[in-house]
Amino acid sequence: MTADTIIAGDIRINARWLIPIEPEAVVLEHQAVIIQGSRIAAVVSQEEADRKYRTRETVDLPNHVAMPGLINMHGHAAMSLFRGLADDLPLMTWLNDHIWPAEGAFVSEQFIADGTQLAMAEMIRTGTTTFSDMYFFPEIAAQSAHDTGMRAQISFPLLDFPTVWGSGPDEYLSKGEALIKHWAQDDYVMPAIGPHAPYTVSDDPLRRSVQLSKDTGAPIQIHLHETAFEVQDAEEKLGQRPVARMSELGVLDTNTQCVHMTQINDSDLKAVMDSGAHVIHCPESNLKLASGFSPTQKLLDAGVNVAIGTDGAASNNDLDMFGELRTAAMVAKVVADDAAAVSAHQALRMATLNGARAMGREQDLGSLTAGKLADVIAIDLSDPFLQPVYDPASHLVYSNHGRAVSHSWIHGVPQLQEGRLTRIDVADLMLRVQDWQARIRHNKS
Ligand SMILES: CSC[C@H]1O[C@@H](n2cnc3c(O)ncnc32)[C@H](O)[C@@H]1O
Ligand SMILES: [Zn+2]
Repeated sequence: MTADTIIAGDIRINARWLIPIEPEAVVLEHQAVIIQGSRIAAVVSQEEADRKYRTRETVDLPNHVAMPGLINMHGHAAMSLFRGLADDLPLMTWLNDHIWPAEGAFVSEQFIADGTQLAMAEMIRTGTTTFSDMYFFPEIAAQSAHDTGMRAQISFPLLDFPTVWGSGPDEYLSKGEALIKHWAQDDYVMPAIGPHAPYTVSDDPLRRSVQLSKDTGAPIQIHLHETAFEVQDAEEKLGQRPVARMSELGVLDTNTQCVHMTQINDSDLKAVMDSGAHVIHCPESNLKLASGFSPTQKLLDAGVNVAIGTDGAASNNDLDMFGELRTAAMVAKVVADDAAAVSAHQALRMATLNGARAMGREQDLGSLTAGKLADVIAIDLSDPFLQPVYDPASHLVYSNHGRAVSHSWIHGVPQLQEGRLTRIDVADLMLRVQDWQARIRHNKS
């Protein structure tokens, strides 16, 4: 018998349980994840790791589950500074009477820098390693994500009317093109195109978005069929449902992420299915704004890729993806009238691999697989609220709330160690957040 060759690595994570997500929905025991640089070199039994690998550092996680970092596929990160500002309202009243006026008054480059950092602190603390953002001053959000070392899809906003970020479609598109060019090769930032919604973007800028997506490969993310009002209003004014209009304009495509989709008739389902577009399900925002329910299991059964997002903290009102998963799994059962709809393993897959697939990054992200980027989290199951343990996957979805996340590595770099953020100065951030709170509360910019 020949001795095993010893392979060098940077970090070895020894986990009591491990959920790789692929190739199958399993919980493995006593596994080791070997990280070399920014990538996963191997996922092997601890015995095999002892024989084959020598690493600079070993992290022992004896009561923990290791899994791929969560991918929050939709949000408006800096809106964390508007958390709790306007509650208990339906979407259009919330936007027209509260949020859009507040954005006009307060959103600036510094607001985006501070609000995005607040959002990243919450997301990393609760297990998210990649987030998708659609908000103003995307160049500032991109720089914040890059500087912190958090992975982010950053969509530039596109609307028919002027906002704090520009005068209209021409300016948004030219700034957006520059954003795509600047960040195209970055390790952390994935630029994208964010036409806000069918009711705020007319046909011409939508066509130009499609062309830009085809020219650059950047995905499109759009709010679509969020409420019954959106669909009825479009039918009355344009004689067409928004999904049919998006289909005609070429917006529905394999590189497009449709956010919300609470209103789906048979022809909508067929259009989404045939196009290969992805659906981003944000159940808590849909519940809070009373927008409706997306039929998750029906979409999955039809072969549609469904990923999960929190939406912004002003309509959720947190960015905890584990909480979102619990809601997604629970709501799916009622909507399908089937307790077997969206199992714990399916929910975990939606929040990881399906998110990676929606961004076209399945080769690199979304599972603990040798060769993929080392975005890894660990959840400590030793707290009373997670005991006893029969099935760790069940606990992650049905009992956990993000507060048990103890460790996170993004791109092989530690971001959370024993529950403490390593790359964000929380005390300093809190001072800036308190300053914003005072300014917003007293309504002065
Ligand atoms: C163009 S930047 C994003 C824009 O979207 C607003 N927004 C936040 N949440 C929602 C939602 O659920 N539906 C539609 N629009 C939303 C946000 O306030 C920005 O103005
Ligand atoms: Zn949104």
